Amino acid sequence: MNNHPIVEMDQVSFKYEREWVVKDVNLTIRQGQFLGLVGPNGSGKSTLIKLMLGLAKPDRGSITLYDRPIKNFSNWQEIGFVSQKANSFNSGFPATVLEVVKAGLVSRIGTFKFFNKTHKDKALKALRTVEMEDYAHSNIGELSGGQQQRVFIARALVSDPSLLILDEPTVGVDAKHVTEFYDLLGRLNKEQGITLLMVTHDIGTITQHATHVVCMNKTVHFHGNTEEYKEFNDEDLNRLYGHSVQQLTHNHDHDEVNPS
Ligand SMILES: Nc1ncnc2c1ncn2[C@@H]1O[C@H](COP(=O)(O)OP(=O)(O)OP(=O)(O)O)[C@@H](O)[C@H]1O
Repeated sequence: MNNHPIVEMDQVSFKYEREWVVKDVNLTIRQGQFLGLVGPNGSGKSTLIKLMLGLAKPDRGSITLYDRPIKNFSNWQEIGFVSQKANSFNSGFPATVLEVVKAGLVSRIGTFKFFNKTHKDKALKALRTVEMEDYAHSNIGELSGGQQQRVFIARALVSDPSLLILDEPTVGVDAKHVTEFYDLLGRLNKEQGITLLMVTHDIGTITQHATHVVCMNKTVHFHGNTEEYKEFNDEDLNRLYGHSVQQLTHNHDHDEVNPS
């Protein structure tokens, strides 16, 4: 059912220690949307995603996934996740592309069961979707950052999720391949109907591809469609974020947020 709410956050707040890093967030993600989540460094974007994935528990408020309170939600294969810096395997890492993608099925089949032909076919299909099937038997560490990132998307797609969450997936992907990367996301969204939520600092590019934009700085300052967002000028944006827009337009390299 298109447009149906699949993630609903109601007055969600969270703190690691004393300071709130997510505050009173109300956010609904509807089926079929491609949402860009933007905000300055440290504004709580990755934390918001951890909350959505059940990797952190809100101190206040409630989260509903696919019409179920998150504590009763068990259908996690509906949600694919590609984390920051997934694409940082070194050249000696001893796994083939196919093995990395099949690992995305582990939660479905159980850790100590064996992969069978169906699993291999699913993994190859996911690799075909991201146009990486020819690399199935290559070593993951030999691929470029952009190619590795495609493989990680295939790993997230292998369990047929209806929502794919990506945390800064273009970090480490060279500019030349970023456009192709967005084209791939566009196809997943439009042709396969996968709902996308993508954290990024690249406001200029995301507004060309996403259907909706969410700007946050602890709380949500703007949530609307891309056309509405494009009408803001720099001054409006500074007011929205409570920060200089400059901070939002540079790409940065930083440590991965590890789920804790
Ligand atoms: N595990 C943690 N323990 C304590 N504080 C944390 C932890 N993870 C993040 N923080 C703090 O919470 C705040 C929000 O961090 P978060 O990573 O969610 O922001 P972000 O918007 O994703 O930032 P960036 O754009 O730099 O990745 C920051 O001040 C950060 O230092």
